Amino acid sequence: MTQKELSQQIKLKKSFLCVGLDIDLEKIPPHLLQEEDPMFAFAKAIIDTTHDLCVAYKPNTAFFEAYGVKGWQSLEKTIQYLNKNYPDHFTIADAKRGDIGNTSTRYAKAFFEDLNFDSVTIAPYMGKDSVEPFLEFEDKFAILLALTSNAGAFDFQTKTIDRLPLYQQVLKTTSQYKNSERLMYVVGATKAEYLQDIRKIVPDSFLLVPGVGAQGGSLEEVYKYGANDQVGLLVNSSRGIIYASQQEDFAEAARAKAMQMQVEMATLLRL
Ligand SMILES: O=c1ccn([C@@H]2O[C@H](COP(=O)(O)O)[C@@H](O)[C@H]2O)c(=O)[nH]1
Repeated sequence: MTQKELSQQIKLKKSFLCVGLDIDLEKIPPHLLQEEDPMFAFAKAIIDTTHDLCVAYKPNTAFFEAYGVKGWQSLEKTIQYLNKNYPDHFTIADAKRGDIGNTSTRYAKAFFEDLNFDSVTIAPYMGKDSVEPFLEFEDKFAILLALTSNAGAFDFQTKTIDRLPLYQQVLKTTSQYKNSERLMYVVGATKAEYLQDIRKIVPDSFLLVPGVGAQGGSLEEVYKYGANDQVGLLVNSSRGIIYASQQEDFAEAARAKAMQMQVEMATLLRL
């Protein structure tokens, strides 16, 4: 998918919602545990009931990897289901990868060629030669961790290096990488007040913003400080949507939560 197509979907659906698939077998409704593949059954039900309200899905690979081969197969089935049935949705493998060049190339092949995700999240810490292999794939995106939503973000990301906070160095430096038009950035909703400064450095880049819902970030503030003229935002909510109910009505409850966010987004988009 291209950035232009993603922006068109946002306008069409009046939504910049990304539904996070952080599927925890201890939290899904107990009746699903009788299914042959409970993780996929849960993912499918959530996707089928929320697809018209969101523009992106973000399976967090840790939740699948935790179950070994079976978990990876559930991830494979989930992305295949999305690509076959909902090809207009932007897909994000939240895997937070990045390594020396030849290893990054293997990660990129795994997520872009084998699994056919549109994007993968990357830790920028190892620098240019660890990121650029992900940028060699046409219409695929590397989403770099810039300023994360967790408290530990203040350990390193806001520390000053050469008169700039590290997260700003990440934005500036990576904007010069080869094929940098294939970069997007993660900025936590819990740090919405930083978005104005971030937009001065990367005015046109898409930002993936986790941290609304369960982590307490404000959608309104994210939009106010982070939107550009094409919107340029994907706001993620995982637990707040997918675990709205842990009973048999879980899919309808997830839809109601997703709709609440979409309605709020549509209102913001009209302002
Ligand atoms: O800075 C970051 C980067 C990634 N995440 C991920 O997003 C979701 C958030 O889940 P919620 O349940 O909506 O809190 C999860 O997969 C995180 O690993 C993040 O939260 N912050």
